[in-house]
Amino acid sequence: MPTAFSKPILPHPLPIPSSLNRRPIVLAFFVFLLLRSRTVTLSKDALVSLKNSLPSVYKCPSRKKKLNPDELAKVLQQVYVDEPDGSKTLLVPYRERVIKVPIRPTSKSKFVADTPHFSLLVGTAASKPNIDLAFLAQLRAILFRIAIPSWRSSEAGIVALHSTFLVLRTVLSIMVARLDGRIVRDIVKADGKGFLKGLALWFLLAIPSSFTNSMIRHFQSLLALRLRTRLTRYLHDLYLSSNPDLRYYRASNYLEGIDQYLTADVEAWSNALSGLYGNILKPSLDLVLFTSQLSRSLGVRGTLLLFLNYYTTVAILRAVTPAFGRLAAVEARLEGEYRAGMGRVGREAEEVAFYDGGARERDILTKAYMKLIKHVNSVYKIRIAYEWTEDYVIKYLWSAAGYALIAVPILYTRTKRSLGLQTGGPLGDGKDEAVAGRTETYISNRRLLLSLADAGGRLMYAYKDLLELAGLTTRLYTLLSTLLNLPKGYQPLLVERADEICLRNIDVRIPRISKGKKHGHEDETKTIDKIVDDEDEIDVKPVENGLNDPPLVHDLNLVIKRGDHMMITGSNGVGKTAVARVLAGLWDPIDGGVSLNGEEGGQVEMPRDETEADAFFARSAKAAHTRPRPALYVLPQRSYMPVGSLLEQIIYPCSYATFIKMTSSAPPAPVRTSSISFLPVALSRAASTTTASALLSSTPSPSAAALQEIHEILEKVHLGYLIEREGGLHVRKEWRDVLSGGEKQRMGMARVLWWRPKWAVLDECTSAVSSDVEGRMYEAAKALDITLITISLRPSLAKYHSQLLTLHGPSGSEPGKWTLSRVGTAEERMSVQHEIDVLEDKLRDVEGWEKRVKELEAMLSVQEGVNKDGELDELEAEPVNGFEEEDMTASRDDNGEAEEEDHASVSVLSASEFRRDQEEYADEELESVGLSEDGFAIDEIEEEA
Ligand SMILES: Nc1ncnc2c1ncn2[C@@H]1O[C@H](COP(=O)(O)OP(=O)(O)OP(=O)(O)O)[C@@H](O)[C@H]1O
Repeated sequence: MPTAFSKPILPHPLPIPSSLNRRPIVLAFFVFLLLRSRTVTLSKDALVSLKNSLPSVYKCPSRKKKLNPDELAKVLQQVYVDEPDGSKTLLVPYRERVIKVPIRPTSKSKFVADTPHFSLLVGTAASKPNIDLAFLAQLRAILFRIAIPSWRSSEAGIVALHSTFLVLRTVLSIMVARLDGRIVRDIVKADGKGFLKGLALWFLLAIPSSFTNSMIRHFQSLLALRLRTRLTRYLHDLYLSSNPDLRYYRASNYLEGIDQYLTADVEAWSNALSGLYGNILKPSLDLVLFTSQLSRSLGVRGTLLLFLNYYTTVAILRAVTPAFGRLAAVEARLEGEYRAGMGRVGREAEEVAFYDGGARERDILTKAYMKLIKHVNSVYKIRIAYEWTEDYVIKYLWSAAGYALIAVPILYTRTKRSLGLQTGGPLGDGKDEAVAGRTETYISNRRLLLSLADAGGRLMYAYKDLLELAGLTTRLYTLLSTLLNLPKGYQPLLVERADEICLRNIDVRIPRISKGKKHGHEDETKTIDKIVDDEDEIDVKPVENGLNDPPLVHDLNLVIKRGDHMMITGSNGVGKTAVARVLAGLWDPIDGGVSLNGEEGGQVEMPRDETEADAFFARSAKAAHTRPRPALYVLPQRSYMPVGSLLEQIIYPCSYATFIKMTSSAPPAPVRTSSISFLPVALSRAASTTTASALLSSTPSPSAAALQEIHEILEKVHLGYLIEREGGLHVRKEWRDVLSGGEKQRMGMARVLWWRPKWAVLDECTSAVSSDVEGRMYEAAKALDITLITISLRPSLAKYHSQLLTLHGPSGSEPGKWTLSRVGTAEERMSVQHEIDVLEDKLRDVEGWEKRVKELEAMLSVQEGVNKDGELDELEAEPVNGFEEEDMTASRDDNGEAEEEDHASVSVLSASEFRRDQEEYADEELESVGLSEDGFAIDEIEEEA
């Protein structure tokens, strides 16, 4: 009795070994049992536990309780939850529920260990991605250092499951091919029973086959998602690094359109890789298994022909394949440029609207889009020829080869004889059997050959995908190697004396990239044809300061003691902000050192991340204030409003969770989590869950005193009205658009007052604030013992400072000079201020006096109308200075005789005499208001005399 997948019953069936025959059945049986046991025998509890244990992508959040918007907002106020094991969990809103995502930041030592594996790309490796050793090295570094760091990781588990299903599908394909042959054989033999059996098996086989297909697709998508998540988290930790690395600040000097690298490229790479894995593994496996199956029936010659067929195909396709890798890299860059342009318009919408620059922006964006489209179009055109050749070769050449290969054993070889095709042989049952057997062999082989052609086709497609992956891999590798190899940041140095900032022999220079080209700076006019031949080298070179340029500030030596407020002034572009950049460690303090000394003789800096914040706050818990005081806080010239609530605008960069930690009296209750033990560590780690109500009850609130302080600070900066107007401190809005320019600057001052740093650099950050409010804010800051370092062009701010640093800027090849002077004692500064106030008051009246002078001059111009003979000409009748003719006439009438005399005297005065009279009159008027004729205060002139 023939079984479904056993050898055909013919005298000379396809010679397939029995071991290969039984293995698929065992495998299929195992899968079936596995599925059956999963669905039937798992108890309800086990299912719930399994559901809880699955990674969040599998998980449907608890259906027990949905949170209302208020509860959700309350839970989400704390972005992180501290776990008992010391890690953190990110809370992510999802359909009125909260999903917890465990976060383990990448350690700095990991970055250090990874750096040697990501050396900077130079030469053709950077400019012409290809499938070569360089590509393999890049792929290995990304995969095994970051994306799949260990075989115990969840990604490795997914790859294993994915591979299992891929193998299973190949095995199932062979079984289907066999069964196909057997069904047709039974039809040819008119064996109804066998046919029905075969059909039943066909349906049975369809179950694992279709299930396998959907699982392959599922694991492919899941793998892409996991790879993307791994890379994104790694890149977030690397890119958004705190002082002194500040990679997000410095990387833009080396890579253009870095947001495209960090977002779209990572996604494209993950999708390409996970898709390619399936597209290469499965067809390769198919190729090996199908070839081995076929070779048994094709003989040596047939097998050789099969390999010749492979070789010819690969040779033809290699010859016609364009540089897909490079094309993909260029496309990604152009996409990035277009996307960045769109983002810029969205960000600067108001500024563009004020200028009515829509048309100009449209031109810029259209140009970027057309560049992209032109490129994509060219790629499509290139593909026509390639795909035509590919289709011709894969579909038709392979099919023809398939026919030929099947015919070889049947028509010409000894197999022909062995198949019982001797001419003149007996007819009847034996012949039927032989025909049926040949049909079965043919159908099975044909199906295998078709599958082989399909596998070959997919491998060829995969070659193209592989080239594209090479392009994306090069981009991703470039990003990683650039970030990992950025030159070191600049630390504040030296600790000598407590409580002072020392700048010693500093040259402030503009950092420049001195050699090489930025990545992404490719010739805009480069056409697709040139891409292949292009020998341009795009490499990253370390930053070097523009040592040939004269420094903005040369040999700067300063000591800023606590309480010794300093104002930095000088005209635009002389390097005032540059000094702040050196102080904050953003720019290199060439030659000298900056020391920022804390009270205990150690450096005191802002906490960089949550972990450091904890240590920072723990250190300061013993101090008098519960909240620590950072050493330096810089308020930049352009106001920055982060995403978050009104409260988070004030406490930036502190998070709400940290704010609560500092201000709540009781520690938050531990949050209950659950995990299951039978999954790999990586999977169960991702599986901790918390019910919504547990989260809600564990969400602590800030203390009343802390909130009171926030209210008081807002009052001090005259923003108290915002709380009521906007609906509370926890309202989240796009504050960048909601607040006016002056309000944003006041918010900046509120941050300074809340943080109470020891030194605060205020860079033109009150330029839009009225001077009375500005004064009160300065006094409030000083009352909190904050030493101010103000960068400003407004002399009126000098009174709040005791030192004045004036920068003169470089001139020609001369380096920038500086002068330091003391502003004087507080009384002196106040008396100077008094004088300034008096003069400012007087200057306010200047407008009125100028108006009066103009009136008088107009009156004079009337007298210019007296003719040479001393008589008034027609002009006299014109209304003068707003007086109507009737008024003048009336006044003459009222004055009677005297008026007559005046009139007569006017008529006899010469023009010059009249002018002199009028000037004397004007002088008297000016004198009466205390000004000389030049507009200067008379007292001052007399004093000078
Ligand atoms: N990243 C940079 N790359 C090149 N040049 C820069 C960079 N940053 C600043 N500069 C240049 O350095 C000089 C000093 O800049 P800085 O911002 O310190 O001026 P400033 O004195 O604060 O001027 P303002 O009063 O206008 O704010 C300017 O000429 C500026 O163009």
